[in-house]
Amino acid sequence: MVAECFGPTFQGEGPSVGQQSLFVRLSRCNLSCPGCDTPETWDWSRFDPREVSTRHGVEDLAAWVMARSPRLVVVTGGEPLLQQPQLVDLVQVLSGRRVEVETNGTVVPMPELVESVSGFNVSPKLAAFAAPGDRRIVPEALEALAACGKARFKFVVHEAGQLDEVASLVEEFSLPDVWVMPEGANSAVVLRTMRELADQVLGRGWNLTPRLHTLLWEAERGR
Ligand SMILES: Nc1nc2[nH]cc(C(=O)O)c2c(=O)[nH]1
Ligand code: SF4
Ligand SMILES: [Mg+2]
Repeated sequence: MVAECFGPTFQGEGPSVGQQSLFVRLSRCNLSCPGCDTPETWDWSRFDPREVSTRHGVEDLAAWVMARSPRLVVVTGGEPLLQQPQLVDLVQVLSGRRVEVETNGTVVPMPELVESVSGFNVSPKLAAFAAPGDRRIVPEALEALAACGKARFKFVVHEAGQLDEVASLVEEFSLPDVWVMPEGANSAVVLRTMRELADQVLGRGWNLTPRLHTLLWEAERGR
């Protein structure tokens, strides 16, 4: 189930920020964050899945990618690891491209997926972001991702007071390669939050990423 394919655009978040990319956004999620910026991928109480998602075979998606030039393909969602067997097929068919998978870190990746992706951008949800009752921290999934050697951990933070919660998770699960990203649906909030966070993120030895697509295009879809 695919919500949308778009690009070329720039990877807007994380270690590959600024790189020309194609995006494949898969439907469905196992969490239900109130502040989710892509509720059309999973919230069937507000969106009709027959209108907002399409069944595309791996061959279709691969043909869409192969007809375009960017070397980086970002698979996001929703939670793309809910469709792991198909995702493994897709990544294997795209073996000439680099494929990054954005995930909420609650699903243990299959060994075939670990083998074939370039990297996982793992965004565990902080308490204030997830819905109460959502199983936002799944230790065996975070441990598997932290140990796989291909994961970087990207935390969406809305104010500096949340950095201690990030530090606790980093310590508890020995998370390597930590990135902090400002929460914000518009460029003014993204910039203000990044400025508020910058010195503390530096002090803690972590990395900072903007939401480049939000700075450039605000909340426009398909960018
Ligand atoms: N340009 C751009 N970069 C992104 N990186 C992660 C995205 C996502 O929605 O997961 C995203 C997105 O939606 N657009
Ligand atoms: S995990 Fe991501 S896609 Fe799923 S509800 Fe939360 S923000 Fe939305
Ligand atoms: Mg997004």
